[in-house]
Amino acid sequence: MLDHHPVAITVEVKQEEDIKPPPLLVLNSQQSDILEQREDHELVHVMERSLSPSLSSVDMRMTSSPSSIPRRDDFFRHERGEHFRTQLGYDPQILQMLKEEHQIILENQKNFGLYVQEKRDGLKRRQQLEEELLRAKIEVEKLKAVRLRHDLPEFHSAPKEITVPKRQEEEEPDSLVKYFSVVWCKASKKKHKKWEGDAVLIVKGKSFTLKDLEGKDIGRGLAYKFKELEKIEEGHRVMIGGKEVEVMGIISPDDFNSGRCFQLGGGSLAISSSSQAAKKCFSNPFKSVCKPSSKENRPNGFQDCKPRHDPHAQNSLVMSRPDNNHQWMFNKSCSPIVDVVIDPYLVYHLRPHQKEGILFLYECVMGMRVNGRCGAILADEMGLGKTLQCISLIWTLQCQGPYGGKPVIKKTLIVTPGSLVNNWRKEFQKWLGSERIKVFPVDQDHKVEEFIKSPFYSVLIISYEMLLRSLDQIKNVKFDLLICDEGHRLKNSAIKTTTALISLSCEKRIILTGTPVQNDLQEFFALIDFVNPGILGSLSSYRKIYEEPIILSRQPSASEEEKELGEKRAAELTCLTGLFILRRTQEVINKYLPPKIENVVFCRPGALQIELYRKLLNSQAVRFCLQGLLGNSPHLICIGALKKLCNHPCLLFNSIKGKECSSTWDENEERSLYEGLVNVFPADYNPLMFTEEESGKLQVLLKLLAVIRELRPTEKVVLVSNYTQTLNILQEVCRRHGYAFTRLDGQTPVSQRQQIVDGFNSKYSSDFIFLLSSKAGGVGLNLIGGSHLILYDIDWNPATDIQAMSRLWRDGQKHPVHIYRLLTTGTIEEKIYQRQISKQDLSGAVVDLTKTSEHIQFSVEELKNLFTLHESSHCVTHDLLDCECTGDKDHTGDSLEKVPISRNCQLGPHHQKSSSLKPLSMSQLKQWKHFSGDHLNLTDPFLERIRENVSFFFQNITNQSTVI
Ligand SMILES: Nc1ncnc2c1ncn2[C@@H]1O[C@H](COP(=O)(O)OP(=O)(O)OP(=O)(O)O)[C@@H](O)[C@H]1O
Ligand SMILES: [Mg+2]
Repeated sequence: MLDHHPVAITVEVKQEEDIKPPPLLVLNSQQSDILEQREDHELVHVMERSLSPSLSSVDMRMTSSPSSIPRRDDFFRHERGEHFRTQLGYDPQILQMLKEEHQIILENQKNFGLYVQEKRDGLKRRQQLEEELLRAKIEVEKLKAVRLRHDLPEFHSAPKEITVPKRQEEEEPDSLVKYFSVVWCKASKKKHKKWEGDAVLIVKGKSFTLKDLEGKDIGRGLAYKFKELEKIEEGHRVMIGGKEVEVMGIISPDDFNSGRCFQLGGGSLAISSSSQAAKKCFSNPFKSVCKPSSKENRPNGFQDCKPRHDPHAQNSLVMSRPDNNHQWMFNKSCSPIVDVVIDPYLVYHLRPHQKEGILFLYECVMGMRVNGRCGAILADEMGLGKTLQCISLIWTLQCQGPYGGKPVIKKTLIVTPGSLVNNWRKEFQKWLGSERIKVFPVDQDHKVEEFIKSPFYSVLIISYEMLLRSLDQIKNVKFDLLICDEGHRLKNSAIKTTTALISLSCEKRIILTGTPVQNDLQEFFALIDFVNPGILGSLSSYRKIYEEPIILSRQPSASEEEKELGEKRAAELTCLTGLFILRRTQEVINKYLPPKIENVVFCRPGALQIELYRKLLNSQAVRFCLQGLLGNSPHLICIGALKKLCNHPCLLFNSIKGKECSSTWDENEERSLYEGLVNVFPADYNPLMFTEEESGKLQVLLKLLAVIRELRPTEKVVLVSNYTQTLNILQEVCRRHGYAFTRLDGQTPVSQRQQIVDGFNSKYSSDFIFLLSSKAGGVGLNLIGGSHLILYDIDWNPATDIQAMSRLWRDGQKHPVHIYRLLTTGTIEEKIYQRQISKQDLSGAVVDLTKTSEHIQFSVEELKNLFTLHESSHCVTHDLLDCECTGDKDHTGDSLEKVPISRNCQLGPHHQKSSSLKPLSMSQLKQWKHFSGDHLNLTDPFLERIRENVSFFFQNITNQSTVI
């Protein structure tokens, strides 16, 4: 989409009669608005939102001797369907200088205009001019935007009018489709029009449609003469629905289809020339090394500034140099350009993808990728070291800068979930020690006031909750860089946290998230708009230009034309935002990770479980559910009861007892579900004295813990459940068997969380088991101290389980990682698992952690399936795979068809890479090794030991040959 050729603008001078002496000078060709002319001899750039986003590089050049004085009409130029108007003026003193040096023909120094034209050459000349201007120490004082249409005199000659006949006489083809950029105003006889707005004119067959730059229809016309329509060109005027419209230029079908022609309105996008540098550098960041003292960067009168680290050293990581546009904008004091070099101390540890990530973040926050925008989204998958990439960036920007070496930032604000505040502090310490950078994590004992008072600290780390509480104080600090960890929570622009962060008015904003950000187009907009406000225009224009066509094109009923438009708009959106979003998948670090052995273990239910299960399915509540007779989601209560039963019957017993004496409507319903159940339990049943045999999964768990202890006495286990009550049972089991444990759940005070994690990760810790509530603590934690992960129950949302799994298999893990997912054979747990992995169900936004079973709609058919117990099957999931094996020997599905994992991305299939962290599909599961529990030769010693209670296994090994 982008044109990456450098483009030069030639500036010529022409006399113009009725312009006041404009004491102005163009210094910057990248401003997107017209800037007010100032009377007070300030140097101000005047240019309307002229430069199309398709120009990636625009430079300015001054001709020494213009060959011709342009005509009035020449003020309107059309390049690649975009028009621009420019009026430029000079400070008289500068003009005098330029006149002497460039022999500029000025017939009248007081009155003139300038004519600007794009050219693809002139680079050399531009550099000369820059140096001359730098020598003259010209400073741009103020840039202030006004709309050209309000006060720019008309320089063009009266355009030809189209006479629109009332009746059409000719037969014309309907196929004529043309697009024009236009300006419009209410119809009037005035010679000097006051144009009210820009618009896009669509000529289709015999009709006109006029759309404003937000994509809204603002006029329609019909029955024009085909010949007249065909003749429309630049300068023509047309009347449409009481509006006078003047054609400014042709828009190519491509620019229309992609939506580019609209962006000049709300969120004018000027793509910086550096974005090409960004792309080019990725393959080898080291190539961008430039000599710090090369003549090119040394304006006269400045002494050399040395880079902080040697850019020529082996393995040095040097950031991109600012291009000339950037220098025009940000190097107002004409400081020498100095290479920004990442501290070799850090580089030594960085993975290649992290080097790229740092370069990317640097270019984004420096405004080098998208002109004037300093936001970025780093959406690397979990465990790729987003923290280290940010720490490297902060450390670099805090000590260095490209202009005279002056640091770019002073203070950084890191906002993160409470459980990760201390993790950030630790990571700073891990990578930079405690001397280089002083970070201040806010907790109960360390209040924001302390940070404000002390000049000592440069980085404030605070939880989202605390941020809201301390907002007033935080607003008093000027932060230069804002990092929002697990920032997908900002996907709603209306929530307090987002508005609070926006109110801090820090320009350089980074969102970190391991969750894909493109699943929902509105949430996507909110994240984009947070990091780079206004870049996609207003929400309403975004909806019209992108969201509606894209969603429409995905409807089964969409026409070919709608499909094509939707796809192009989606591609354009991906392309625009791709400049400041970076996502890499787990594969990039696989080679640094030990093997991962994943097992899905189908555990036979205990006798009590089966009896209770049958009874539950026969209850009146379940029957009513299946007849669709009850409102108010009674199925959720039934599902909840079945899940509890799978975990342990005593959990169900507690619920039954709890509801016995209640009388509300809801609870009545629940009571009807439990009716007669208590009689199934032994008469003297005491839930506190639960036995392990009562639950199939618990039996497997205990055998598993025993064999791990025996075969790997130094290794540790992370035991995950979604329910606190289940964790209580697991904790009791640990106690009974003398397994030392630690526990982190929703109740654990935030201030203690890191301590608990550190304790477990420490090699001196005696804890064998880490009891983790996946919902409370999954996100962002590093639990590399453990090498066995047991998922005791299953969540509807695969993202919850994936989050938990990636806590162990991440950078720093020294042992092969064993993952065991326990499912009760034939029960609802298998159904949930199937739902997780079946393709059909991936069409929901299941990768979103915020989605729970309450968001899932079930048809009566699906409920029937959920509420069926398959007592005779070894593994219903295997039965569904259509696999011909009987499970009596190792078997790997022979179907070679590899179905790509798909995720519901509203932007379509663009740039989707495979990932080990995405939920797997049915056909992929078929590729896993699988065998029944009765299989004679189990080679895995852990599985061998638990087989007695297991009906079926699936196993997959990643990185089998990695040696760490
Ligand atoms: N280059 C590296 N060498 C060794 N260990 C590393 C490296 N980079 C990161 N790590 C370690 O990898 C672990 C994961 O890093 P980090 O927590 O930053 O991941 P993340 O991308 O933020 O993942 P999540 O999305 O889960 O929060 C940390 O323990 C970190 O110290
Ligand atoms: Mg993280």
